[in-house]
Amino acid sequence: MIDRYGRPLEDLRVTLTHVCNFSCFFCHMEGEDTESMQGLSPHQIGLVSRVAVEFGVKSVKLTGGEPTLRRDLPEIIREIRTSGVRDISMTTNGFLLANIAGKLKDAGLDRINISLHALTREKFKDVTGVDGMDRVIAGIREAKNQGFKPIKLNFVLTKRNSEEAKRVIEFSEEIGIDELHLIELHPVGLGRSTFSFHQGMEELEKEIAKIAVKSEIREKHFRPRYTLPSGLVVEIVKPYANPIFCAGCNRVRLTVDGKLKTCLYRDDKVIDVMYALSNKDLTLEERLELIRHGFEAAISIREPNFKYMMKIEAQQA
Ligand SMILES: Nc1nc2c(ncn2[C@@H]2O[C@H](COP(=O)(O)OP(=O)(O)OP(=O)(O)O)[C@@H](O)[C@H]2O)c(=O)[nH]1
Ligand SMILES: C[S@@+](CC[C@H](N)C(=O)[O-])C[C@H]1O[C@@H](n2cnc3c(N)ncnc32)[C@H](O)[C@@H]1O
Ligand code: SF4
Ligand code: SF4
Repeated sequence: MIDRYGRPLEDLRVTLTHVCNFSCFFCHMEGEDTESMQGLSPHQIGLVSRVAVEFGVKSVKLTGGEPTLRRDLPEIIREIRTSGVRDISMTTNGFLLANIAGKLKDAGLDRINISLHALTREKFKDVTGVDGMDRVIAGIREAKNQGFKPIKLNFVLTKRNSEEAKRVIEFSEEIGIDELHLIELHPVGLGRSTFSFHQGMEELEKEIAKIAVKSEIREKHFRPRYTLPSGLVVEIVKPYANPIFCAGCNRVRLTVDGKLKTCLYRDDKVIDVMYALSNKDLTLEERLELIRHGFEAAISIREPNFKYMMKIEAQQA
């Protein structure tokens, strides 16, 4: 379904928990500011996915907090699978991945994005608060062994880790990662108070563009993508104050406390469907119908956060 700005709804981003085993200095926590930590049950997430599919959603992204901390993660994936979504992916810090990648594959997870913000041990700890680089690398390797494809790495560029970017690119090439997201710091959550570490991406993007053998624009967020001679695809994720990025936004978020949140940056553009998910007196059909109303309302209030403002002068007679 298309919103007032001509943008289709195709993707549901689900926050599974606010709990995390890392403490990255910039964490945006998906723009959610709530006391709730644990998130919805597999059944509740499955119900929302089922309705989302009716509205045109084709893909679901699992995020958090740290999604791998949910012991019922395989069950969540199976519930989403039965809703008819075509592409189920997860973004993770990778710390627990080596132990569970196989179970997630069996449950029906299609692909994984793993955050890797440094490749020197001290710098990794400085960014994430945890001395966990080796375990994350083991998680990346196990995801590859299990046959997840594509595997993407996420690198948030900041003044504190900018010298790590080249190492992460080289590592990605060496071990045969499919795609690397180079991400600009967003001023959301902790990123608001640590935005002084924001580092422009322009120079790095120019260097990458110079050596790329192919460049293209992805439909999602109109993100630029460059294929390096090694075959690694580097995607530039620059959402801040970028109307083009928002013009290509195709997603709605499901928060830990059962709200349809229409934008990472906005707490006012939110529709609460918790009543439909939690009231025990409702029949299944009543629940689904209420969630449908929730999606209709969410689509009607969706808007790009960053927009071009046009000033139209009245014509002089
Ligand atoms: N502002 C903004 N940032 C986003 C949005 N979606 C993802 N991001 C940011 O993009 C970075 C990468 O996000 P991922 O969770 O890897 O997912 P993705 O890039 O959306 O998805 P795929 O490439 O399809 O796997 C993170 O820093 C996200 O916060 C969005 O809709 N708006
Ligand atoms: C909020 S995390 C949740 C998933 C998981 N815990 C992880 O870190 O991969 C989702 C993605 O957003 C990125 N991220 C977090 N805070 C950010 C910020 N302020 N600006 C840009 N990206 C950010 C993370 O690096 C990660 O790739
Ligand atoms: S970015 Fe991810 S790993 Fe880092 S603190 Fe936030 S939720 Fe945890
Ligand atoms: S409207 Fe823009 S800022 Fe908001 S979620 Fe979509 S891309 Fe992100």
